[in-house]
Amino acid sequence: MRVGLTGGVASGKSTVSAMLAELGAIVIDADRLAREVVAKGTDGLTEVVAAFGPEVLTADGEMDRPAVGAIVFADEAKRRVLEGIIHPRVRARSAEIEATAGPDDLVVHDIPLLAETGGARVFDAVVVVDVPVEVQVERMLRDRGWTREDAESRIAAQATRADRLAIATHVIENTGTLEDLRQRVTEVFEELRAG
Ligand SMILES: CC(C)(COP(=O)(O)OP(=O)(O)OC[C@H]1O[C@@H](n2cnc3c(N)ncnc32)[C@H](O)[C@@H]1O)[C@@H](O)C(=O)NCCC(=O)NCCS
Ligand SMILES: Nc1ncnc2c1ncn2[C@@H]1O[C@H](COP(=O)(O)OP(=O)(O)OP(=O)(O)O)[C@@H](O)[C@H]1O
Repeated sequence: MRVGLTGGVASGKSTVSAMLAELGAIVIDADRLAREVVAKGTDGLTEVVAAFGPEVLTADGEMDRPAVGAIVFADEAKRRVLEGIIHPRVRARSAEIEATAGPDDLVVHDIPLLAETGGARVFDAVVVVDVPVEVQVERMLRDRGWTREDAESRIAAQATRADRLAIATHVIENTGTLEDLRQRVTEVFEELRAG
């Protein structure tokens, strides 16, 4: 069983992924892979520097993520360039990791941009973590120290709530407590397990 998991920025995808992993799912996290493929010393990072210049490196030679974020969430063409470097590498790594899963494993791909990239068709089920935009903004301000402008520029770079709901086979509403969330995630896990 291959499951796609998505949701807007700060909707709670990582929290849901961690709960699914505790229940026994194998989770492949696209955000994590997107970091690995531009880690120090990778050809991915070499390409990023070729495209954006050495000013996107920190003194330690890592990608300066806040600096790159400030560039790409203000400029769609530049965001496409960065995605063109990172997404093919993330897809290749995901496939490698998935190949190590057993036939009975429930494999969950946590993909923030699943609705944007049209990739939902390849999954047996698509779980969408859904919250109103105002809750996304509140969580970004509260937990990440971003400004309202930072938060809104990320939301503007993403599909709408309705676009995501349109690809969902299962919806996890995440406006309650973490305990409410755990209960709903367990329910959805059982449904996915039952096929
Ligand atoms: C711009 C970058 C450097 C900012 O890094 P930062 O550490 O601040 O954010 P992080 O990577 O943890 O992403 C947090 C969230 O931002 C949103 N986000 C990230 N990239 C994008 C994008 N290209 N379009 C829309 N939203 C995005 C997602 O909701 C993601 O979960 C980074 O997000 C990046 O490399 N993005 C391009 C790769 C990408 O598309 N990743 C997302 C899925 S693979
Ligand atoms: N039900 C909830 N109640 C309160 N806080 C929550 C709840 N669910 C998630 N959070 C918090 O909201 C923040 C965003 O959640 P999380 O990191 O799981 O989102 P995400 O969708 O993975 O974000 P991103 O798109 O940036 O990767 C975190 O600080 C998390 O602890």
